[in-house]
Amino acid sequence: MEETVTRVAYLGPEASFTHLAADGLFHGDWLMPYTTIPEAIEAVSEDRADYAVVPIENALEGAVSLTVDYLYHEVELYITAEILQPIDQHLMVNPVQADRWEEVESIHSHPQALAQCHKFLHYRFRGVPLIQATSTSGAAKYAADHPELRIAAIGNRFAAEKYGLKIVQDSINDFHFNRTRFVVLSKREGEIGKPGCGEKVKSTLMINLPKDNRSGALHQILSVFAWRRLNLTKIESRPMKTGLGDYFFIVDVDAGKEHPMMKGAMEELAALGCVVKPLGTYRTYEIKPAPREN
Ligand SMILES: O=C(O)C(=O)C[C@]1(C(=O)O)C=C[C@@H](O)C=C1
Repeated sequence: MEETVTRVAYLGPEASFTHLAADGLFHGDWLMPYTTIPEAIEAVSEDRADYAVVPIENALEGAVSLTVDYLYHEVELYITAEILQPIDQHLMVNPVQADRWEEVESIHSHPQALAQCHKFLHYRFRGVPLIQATSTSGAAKYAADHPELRIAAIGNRFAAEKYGLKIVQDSINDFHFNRTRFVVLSKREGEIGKPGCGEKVKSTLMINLPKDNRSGALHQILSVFAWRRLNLTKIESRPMKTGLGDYFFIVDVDAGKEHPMMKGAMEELAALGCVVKPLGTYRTYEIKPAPREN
C-alpha cells in the first residue's frame, strides 16, 4: 500500500523557531519553508500543504497579530494542535566580522525577536539601526550571504550552525522565561493524535459581541463560562477593522467541544447575540528546553 506523505508548511527558511517547532511534531514528514506567515497559511487553504505551523503568541511580547488576524479575516482553518517551544535568542555574526562584532552597523531579525531583546539592544547597541527580517533564520541567512556587511543577526543556535555564523553573545532575550506558542492549522477540524501530545484538550473561539453595544456585554459573555466552571486560559481582543472601538475576542477554554458544558455555553452565546467562530479543539505538544551549557 502506498504511504501518504504529510506536507507541512512553516515560516522558514530552515532553522527558524517555527521550523524547530514543526520538526518537533512532524519529524520525518515533508516540511516546506515559506517566507511569510500568510504564505504558509495560504499553502493550506490552497491545498498545497496539509498543515501549516505558525507562531501565535510569545510569553514576552504577546500575540502574533498577523496570525490572529489572518485566522479571523482571511481563511477558514482550524487549530489541530499547539506546540510550546522554548525560545533562546543569540547574537551572531559572519565569522569574517567576528573580531569587530561590537562595531556592527545594523542588527537584523524578526520583529518579535528584536522586541524580546529590547533591553540588551538598548544598553549595548543604542543608536544601531534594527532591521526587520521575515524570520530569525532569514536574518541569519542574510548575514551569511553578505560577509562584506558589518551586520549581526539575532536567532537560535541551529541557525548559527546551519548558516555558519559565530555566536558572539548568547541568551540575550530580556527575560529568561521565553516561550512561543505555535498552532498547527488545517482545513479539517479535529485534533491531531500525534505521539507526545498531552492529555488535556482545549478549544479556541473567536467571539463577536452582540451588535447592540449594550453595557455589560463582555461581563455576560464571561459569565457564560464562569457559572459552568469552564476555565479560560486566555482572553484577548483584536480590532475588527470596521471602525474605532470595534473589537472581536479570542478566548481559549480549558475544555474540548465535546465537554458536557460546552454545548450549553455555545447555545447561550448565540442567544446573547454573539457570533462565534470556533477554531477547534486540540492538544498541546511541548518541546523541552535544551539543557543549558556550562
Ligand atoms: O523568526 C522565527 O524564527 C520565527 O519562527 C518567528 C517567531 C515569531 O513570530 O514569534 C517565532 C518565535 C520567536 O518568538 C521569534 C520569532
